[in-house]
Amino acid sequence: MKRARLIYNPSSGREIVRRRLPDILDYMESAGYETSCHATKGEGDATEAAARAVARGYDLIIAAGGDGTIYEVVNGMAELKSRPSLGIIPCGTSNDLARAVGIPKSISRACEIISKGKKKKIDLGRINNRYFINIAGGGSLTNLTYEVPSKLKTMIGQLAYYVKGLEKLPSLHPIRVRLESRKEVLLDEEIMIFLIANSHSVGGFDKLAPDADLSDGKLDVIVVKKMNIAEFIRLATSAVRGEHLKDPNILYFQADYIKATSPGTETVQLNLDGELGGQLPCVVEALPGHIELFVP
Ligand SMILES: Nc1ncnc2c1ncn2[C@@H]1O[C@H](COP(=O)(O)OP(=O)(O)OP(=O)(O)O)[C@@H](O)[C@H]1O
Repeated sequence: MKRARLIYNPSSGREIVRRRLPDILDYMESAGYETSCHATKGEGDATEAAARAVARGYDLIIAAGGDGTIYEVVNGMAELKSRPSLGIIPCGTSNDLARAVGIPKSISRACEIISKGKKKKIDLGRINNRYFINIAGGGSLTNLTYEVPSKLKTMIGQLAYYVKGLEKLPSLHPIRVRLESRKEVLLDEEIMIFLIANSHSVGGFDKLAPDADLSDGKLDVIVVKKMNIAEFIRLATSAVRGEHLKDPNILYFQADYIKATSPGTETVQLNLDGELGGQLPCVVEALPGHIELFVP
């Protein structure tokens, strides 16, 4: 029998994963995997658990939780030479990665996808000494995701992000950022936000980076230039319909390398897959086909 390590976050989303553990173990047993579990205890624990699972030679790692849990698991695997395949059971609040690859929120369907064994190599983004699988961002509102209390997400789900977003609107302000390719300066001005997306499903928006493809070896960069709060709200509304790219204040391009610095005095924090991920300056690179993911 093959061996699988299930790393689950009991606090993710509506906190259902713990109750469904017997079902998950049952599914995996029928699929031919002897499965052991690790419940995460807090920040960084999933990263350590994933690194240990790789060292112990598991054939498969399953991350059960939200995008933050998958981010931590990926960070535990990404540096290591022989990486087992990754299965995901989406139990978080927005589940951006799962939506991007078409893994439904049903635990039984997610297990079935793993048990069928179809895999796809997907890219990762490396940013300084960390990795992201879905998105890296900086600027206005990007601190929102890690400021929403876990309990609020448990109670009202995705709505918690919108409530927090409204609360933070008055604090929106531009920051000066410089983006460079390997050859030239692409932008050096005040902007509201920059996002570097690996998948097209980001922050609950399905069409934010419509051309983003997890397996194209490229990252999709979206920059929202300086604007006032009313314009920003209008743009966010059009982003729900995927119509934001027509806006002249948006810069959208693909790259496999980006250097981002902050020439101003303000510290610009980075958000990686919804988690706090250091600050500017940073160098971002696409790592083609770095992780093998179970897909529908
Ligand atoms: N036992 C735990 N109790 C509280 N927080 C935890 C625990 N284990 C991990 N965490 C934290 O949970 C966060 C990740 O949550 P996760 O992304 O899985 O769920 P979510 O926030 O509900 O969903 P999403 O990211 O899809 O919106 C990380 O910041 C991690 O440090």
